[in-house]
Amino acid sequence: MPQLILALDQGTTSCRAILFNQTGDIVSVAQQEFTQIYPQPAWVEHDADEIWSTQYAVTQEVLGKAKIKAADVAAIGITNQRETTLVWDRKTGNPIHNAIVWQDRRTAAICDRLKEKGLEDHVRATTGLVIDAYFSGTKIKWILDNVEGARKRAENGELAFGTMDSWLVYKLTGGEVHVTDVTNAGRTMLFDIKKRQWDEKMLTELGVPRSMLPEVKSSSEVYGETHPDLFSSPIKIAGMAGDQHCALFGQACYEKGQAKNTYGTGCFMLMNTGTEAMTSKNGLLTTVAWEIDGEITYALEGAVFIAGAAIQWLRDGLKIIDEAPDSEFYARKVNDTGGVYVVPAFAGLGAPYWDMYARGAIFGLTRGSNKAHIVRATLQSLAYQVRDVLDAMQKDSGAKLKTLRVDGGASGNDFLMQFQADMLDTNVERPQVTETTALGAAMFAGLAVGYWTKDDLERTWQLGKCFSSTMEEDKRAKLYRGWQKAVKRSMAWAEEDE
Ligand SMILES: Nc1ncnc2c1ncn2[C@@H]1O[C@H](COP(=O)(O)OP(=O)(O)O)[C@@H](O)[C@H]1O
Ligand SMILES: O=P(O)(O)OC[C@H](O)CO
Repeated sequence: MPQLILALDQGTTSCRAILFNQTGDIVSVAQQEFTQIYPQPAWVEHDADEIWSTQYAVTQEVLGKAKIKAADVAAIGITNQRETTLVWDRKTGNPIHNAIVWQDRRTAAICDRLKEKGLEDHVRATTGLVIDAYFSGTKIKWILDNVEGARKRAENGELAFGTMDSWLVYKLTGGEVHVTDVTNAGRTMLFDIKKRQWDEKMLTELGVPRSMLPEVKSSSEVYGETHPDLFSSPIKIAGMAGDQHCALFGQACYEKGQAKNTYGTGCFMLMNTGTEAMTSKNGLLTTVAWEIDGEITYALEGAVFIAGAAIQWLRDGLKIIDEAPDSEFYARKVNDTGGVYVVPAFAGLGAPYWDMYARGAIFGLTRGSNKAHIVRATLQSLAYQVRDVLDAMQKDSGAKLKTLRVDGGASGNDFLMQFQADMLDTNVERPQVTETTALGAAMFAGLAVGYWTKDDLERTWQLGKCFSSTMEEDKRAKLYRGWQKAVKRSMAWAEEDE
């Protein structure tokens, strides 16, 4: 039997394991959700041991479903929710605290102090980021400051820091390998993305000892092998990158100017900017797209914190839908939202606003507003947020985007995709394989072990469905003005309350 590539996709809400064949088609998938822990409002944690046991379970499940042995796997590619921060004991492998998730806002005050010290320009110039609780750096500081004895142990070299990529490699190799890749390192606020090294100034400012940090590798190389106890034979781990970077690669956005948007828990639009690390003047991030064979490709990124998570909130918080796809049914029951706008700023606002103190709000309610209006307005809020980001991206790049490639769970919603095309006045292209994150991770791994060549990869992208705008410009402008008014009113909410 020809070998397959195994992608491990460690997302914000679930762990997936997906097997791909040589033509880039999915052979088998296994997926399991894991616990979201909300210890306080605006705090979000994950149990890293649960993440590992879930990831290991789905990996075994997918091998079983496809009836293959570890020897039939040419390599593993890992992709992960980014920024989520874990500190563990190097010797025992025990986490010293739950992982602090990227959405968590507990370090907003630490960020304010960094801003007061005038570090914004330095952070943008070196790390490509804005100062925000989103990134790992301030989360590491919080753990070292708040877990008893942690700082001393870190200074003694007893503790290791990693994002979920590092954690999975560490667990898969039986604690042998402590590495990250350059895309994940670039999301810590501690890494100089142009010099490709940890930034001494930020390490000092946040009091993070160098000894905690993983070694930084490219996105496509052999990092190690799985521990013999885990599978019937060791498997090479050969690809690693943050989920949004993998999605950009899996969407075949290899050329400068190509962009994709992923609708998962959040929404993340990345545009390939080639070998240039372009600095945004419009609230976007500069990020490493990937590193292959010693060459770094950069991207501009618009990160929106809450997208599909707003649909989960309709399901689990408000309990007005049973399943995420039901949102389409309710949205289509009405012709418009009756003037209702939902701003899902549950974790503050990311790009292009960067307001850690914004909070969610519903505007425009009348006695006639019903469940369908709220569901429709929630779905539309995803599209408005993507419009905010696309406008910023077009301003930065000076070019109008002709097509936007889309993927992620909520991209399966045809109502949303049509409204998205209407709101952007840009073609929205959904590929046949929407598991582009996992595909990208598989591709990085496949390239490293010679399973695929770059030419093979060009041929894997196939259009599933294209959505084009049918909305009049006047209507588009009016709807978007309403959104801008609503966003403005949701800003600085938590701050005012303090
Ligand atoms: N048909 C749908 N309509 C709207 N949202 C959806 C739909 N299907 C899934 N979602 C949303 O997409 C998200 C899951 O997408 P996924 O790409 O798996 O996210 P993640 O990788 O962040 O866990 C969930 O937040 C869910 O609410
Ligand atoms: O898990 P996702 O797909 O929502 O992605 C999370 C992002 O990587 C956070 O930056």
